Amino acid sequence: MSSHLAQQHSVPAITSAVQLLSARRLIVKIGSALIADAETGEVRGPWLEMVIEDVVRFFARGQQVIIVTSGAVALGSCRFNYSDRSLRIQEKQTAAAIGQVQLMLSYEKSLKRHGFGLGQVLLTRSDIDDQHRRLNARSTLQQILEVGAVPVVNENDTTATAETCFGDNDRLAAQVAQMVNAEVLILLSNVDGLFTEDPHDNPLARLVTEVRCITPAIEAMAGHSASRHSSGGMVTKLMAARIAMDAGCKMVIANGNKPYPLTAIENGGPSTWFLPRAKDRATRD
Ligand SMILES: Nc1ncnc2c1ncn2[C@@H]1O[C@H](COP(=O)(O)OP(=O)(O)O)[C@@H](O)[C@H]1O
Ligand SMILES: N[C@@H](CCC(=O)OP(=O)(O)O)C(=O)O
Repeated sequence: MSSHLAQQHSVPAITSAVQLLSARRLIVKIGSALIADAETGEVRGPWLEMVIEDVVRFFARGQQVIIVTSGAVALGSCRFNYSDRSLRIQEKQTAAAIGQVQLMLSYEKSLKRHGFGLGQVLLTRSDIDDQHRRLNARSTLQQILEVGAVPVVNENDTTATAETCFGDNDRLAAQVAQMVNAEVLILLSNVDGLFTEDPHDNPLARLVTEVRCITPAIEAMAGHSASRHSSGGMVTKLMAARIAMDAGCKMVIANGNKPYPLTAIENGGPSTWFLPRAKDRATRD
């Protein structure tokens, strides 16, 4: 393992810019806390507009982006007077069924402003695990890109049961990255990256800027999520990193709560890069 602990130092701009610019295909994962306003239960429209402008910039220079978005449960649950207790599976399914519509309408409206269509793709665990369904999902994602639309993926929460669900979009995004041989997976979250401890618990925690091997010491840093509708925390982000790195895909965690968060990464803003060894690139067909 070589992890460079830096006291809030940013990754050198050249590193991030090189990694992003050289990627033919990227996956951008957006967490619930970024897309859904916890107070109003509405989509954070102005923020989404900036992310979409970033995404459009990638397409303009010949790159491809697939978005994996959370937020369906967070948006839908605000239509019920659920107390602060966690939602039961049936409530999550109902909330997701309602929230997904609002989520897609917001993406569609923003993409349309830039001349792009939206292709909604809802995946279940078996779409990844079953070879035939996996190839079918990959073909659909590629077809959507070829007709000039942007694939926007989420888990099919409405039909997912406790036994069949993915549970979090960090790992789903990593599986999609492996499926379509993406070179870079970007996890936009509400923190700058992996810290030595949860920075919400310890403000002195230090940002880890680069990880080349996920060791027990790295795993010990990761805790769970404090956000009500988020399901990943840092634990699932490290699981996602393993999936991505095993496929030879680079992964970066950065804070989405910035104007133009993808541009911020490219300009060397704070982030954690997970960099696989060159020989690890093995695609799963
Ligand atoms: N070592 C760590 N470094 C950074 N964040 C951590 C760590 N351990 C736990 N966390 C928590 O993980 C959260 C990010 O995950 P999550 O809440 O699921 O967001 P997202 O919606 O982006 O998936 C952070 O807000 C933080 O509270
Ligand atoms: N499919 C779920 C994803 C939940 C999830 O992974 O949330 P997060 O940890 O905020 O990315 C939804 O749309 O709410």
